[in-house]
Amino acid sequence: MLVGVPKEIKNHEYRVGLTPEAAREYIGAGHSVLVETGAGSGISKDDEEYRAIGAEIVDTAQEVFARADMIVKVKEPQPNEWVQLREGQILFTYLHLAPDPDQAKGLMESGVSAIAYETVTGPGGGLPLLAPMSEVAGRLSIEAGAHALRANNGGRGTLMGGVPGVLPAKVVVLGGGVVGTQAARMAVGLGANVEIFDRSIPRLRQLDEMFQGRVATRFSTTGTIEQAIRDADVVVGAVLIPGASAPHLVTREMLGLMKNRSVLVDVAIDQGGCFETSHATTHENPTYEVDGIIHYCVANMPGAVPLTSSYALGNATLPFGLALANRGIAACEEDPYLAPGLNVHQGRIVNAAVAESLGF
Ligand SMILES: NC(=O)C1=CN([C@@H]2O[C@H](COP(=O)(O)OP(=O)(O)OC[C@H]3O[C@@H](n4cnc5c(N)ncnc54)[C@H](O)[C@@H]3O)[C@@H](O)[C@H]2O)C=CC1
Ligand SMILES: CC(=O)C(=O)O
Ligand SMILES: [Mg+2]
Repeated sequence: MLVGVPKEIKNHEYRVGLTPEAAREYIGAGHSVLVETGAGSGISKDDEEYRAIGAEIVDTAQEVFARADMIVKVKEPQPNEWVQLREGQILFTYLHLAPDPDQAKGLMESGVSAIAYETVTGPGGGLPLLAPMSEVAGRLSIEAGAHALRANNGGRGTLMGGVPGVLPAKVVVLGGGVVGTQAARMAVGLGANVEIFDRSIPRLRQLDEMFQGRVATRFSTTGTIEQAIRDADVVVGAVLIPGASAPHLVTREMLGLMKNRSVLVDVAIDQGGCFETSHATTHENPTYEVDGIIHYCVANMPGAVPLTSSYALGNATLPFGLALANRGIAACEEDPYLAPGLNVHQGRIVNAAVAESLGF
């Protein structure tokens, strides 16, 4: 199969769909790899490194889209990319279709078979192609929150860990999955006072065990969230209902309970966000303010650390990508974990949760 890698074009997105090392694995398995010139520049991998492992470099994304049997990307295709996709072609990337009907329609009209990283499952029931980027985003969320808390950035002026004699910041993490756990780890590491919320009692038990009393666990209801956000300095949104839009756990009215110039970091923004007042922002302009509360809602947080992220993502996607390259779309029929990854096929949304969320 001819596997194509266009350069990412989302705002400040520096990751690449295939690192030279990953491309080499495809070539080793008998496939050919076509790379747009400069696709690896965000991770300091030049065209020569791709050529050295046997990839072909082409000048334009158009040529990659026109010739490749399968496109491997990182972020969802942008409008000028949808129109270049076609029937019989496979697209393997993050899609996050539930909150994005325009993209869903664009992909349906193109006829492409699109597999979304974020809905591929694993034997343990987790989301193995989302997990590595959730680990990155969870860890970054605390850096983002700490940065936004500084007065020169518009925040309250609280130091995460406090100092002897002065209380540390209070961090509330909504959702105790991959993002939430990594956020809690970083916040604990900086010395913050941390509370983590989930609806799953087994998960809260695991978290309680994991943090050995250093993090308080709480069952997530509107009432408990209202209590917790009153004295929070940073609230991290890290919930996920796979394939669906995120529930709005903090409404605009609830912002009135919060301390002036405290910070919301909505990592769940790629699924529409779990704060009512969230809208997606970019690395260029990551924050905005509503009712005195700073919002950070960057939808591609891992793009800011592309070296770590491209390798972490590539490690996880490689076996599934190779299966698709080897067997084509039939790989989805053969692998029960890859099957839910198929979101769009023959002009239809074929993942039930995604279709339901879109109202299709
Ligand atoms: N903005 C960005 O750059 C990135 C965003 N993400 C997003 O972060 C979100 C979280 O991802 P993961 O941690 O991997 O998901 P996960 O599935 O590991 O964890 C989600 C957790 O939310 C919990 N949950 C569901 N409803 C809840 C509620 N009402 N209250 C409290 N907890 C609730 C679930 O029980 C689960 O433990 C996803 O939307 C994902 O797409 C992930 C990576 C990068
Ligand atoms: C998960 C996701 O949307 C990202 O890594 O950008
Ligand atoms: Mg929303």
